[in-house]
Amino acid sequence: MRFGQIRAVVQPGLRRFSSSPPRILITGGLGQLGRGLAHLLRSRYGKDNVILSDIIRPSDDIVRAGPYVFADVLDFKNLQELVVNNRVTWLVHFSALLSAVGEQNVPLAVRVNIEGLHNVMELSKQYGLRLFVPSTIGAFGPESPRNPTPDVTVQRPKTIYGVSKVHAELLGEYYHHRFGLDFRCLRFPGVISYDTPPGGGTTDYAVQIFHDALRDGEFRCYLREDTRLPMIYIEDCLRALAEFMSCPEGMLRRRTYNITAMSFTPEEIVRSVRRHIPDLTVKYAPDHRQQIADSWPEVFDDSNARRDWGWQHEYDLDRMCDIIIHALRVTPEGKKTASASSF
Ligand SMILES: NC(=O)c1ccc[n+]([C@@H]2O[C@H](COP(=O)([O-])OP(=O)(O)OC[C@H]3O[C@@H](n4cnc5c(N)ncnc54)[C@H](O)[C@@H]3O)[C@@H](O)[C@H]2O)c1
Ligand SMILES: C[C@@H](O)[C@H](N)C(=O)O
Repeated sequence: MRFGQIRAVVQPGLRRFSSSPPRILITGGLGQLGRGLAHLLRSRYGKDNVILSDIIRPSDDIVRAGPYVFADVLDFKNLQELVVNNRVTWLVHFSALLSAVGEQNVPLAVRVNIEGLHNVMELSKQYGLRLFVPSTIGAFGPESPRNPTPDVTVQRPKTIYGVSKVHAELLGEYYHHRFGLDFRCLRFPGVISYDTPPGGGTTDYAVQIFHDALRDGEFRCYLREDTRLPMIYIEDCLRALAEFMSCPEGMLRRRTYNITAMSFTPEEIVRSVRRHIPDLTVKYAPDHRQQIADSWPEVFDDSNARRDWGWQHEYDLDRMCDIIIHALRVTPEGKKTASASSF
């Protein structure tokens, strides 16, 4: 039997009903990306059709905004109950330890990023769910071409985060091939937002700079000034996810795509921020994250996503800086979130 034939095997009675809106569960939903995604998907599919979950106690705002449940991705039975009781049809799996925090606690990163992934993969197969798992520029390593980095090339990452993401890509593609699982994966660059603190990545300096510049007029950067990394504004990132998830199968020529919007260095974002805060002073003090950044792509080749399903970014560096600085200046909430965060 050819592999193509095996793909057709999906358990009868478990297929999605394409005429009704999807019922979506987001794991790890209280991190940097989850709340914004819930907001976007609720505006498209209805408030009650998007269930946010995490292991963190939610704020009143989160509870008011729509359904929120406790879900530990290490607890398979609880995940089964959630999927069955809520008639879930799509799963967006955000739970993870990011690159820098993963290196501080490798056993926990293995559990959350790899065992957790096994659970959602098996769950999605069992119940015929469409599964989205984000990957990252961190799925590449020093042996990969760095400028540009194509979709298919050498992947030998040097962090547990990167290793777990390569594992996720390969396992998802295998489940698609072997069991017909509708697995979809985008490799995101560093995501930049201002109202939700990031979870401990290597690219987070590009979030922190806005808060420090506005609050103190000073910024201490843990990467060298010439460290070029691919980046994306959160609005583009979440829109890409929503578009990719709703894309007809026939448009997809692969299950894992690179996407990006821009590539810049600390020196270049400082220049852009100084258009608004000319007196900003900056000190460069590279730490352990420099080694991680030096092993990652500088420029991401996302031409396949642009060709196959029409991916287009809207925000470049200056436009993104203009929006974030304006928003933080006029929204006390943004400043409150920033000062409460520990990066
Ligand atoms: N933010 C970025 O720049 C970026 C870039 C590329 C890929 N990604 C990927 O996107 C996803 C979301 O990223 P993020 O920035 O929101 O991450 P984050 O670190 O901000 O949030 C991760 C969430 O996972 C939760 N979590 C941890 N252990 C859990 C468990 N056992 N069960 C359930 N939840 C658990 C945490 O409580 C946290 O809210 C991750 O998979 C990440 O790898 C993010
Ligand atoms: C790039 C991405 O995966 C995350 N922001 C990190 O730096 O770990």
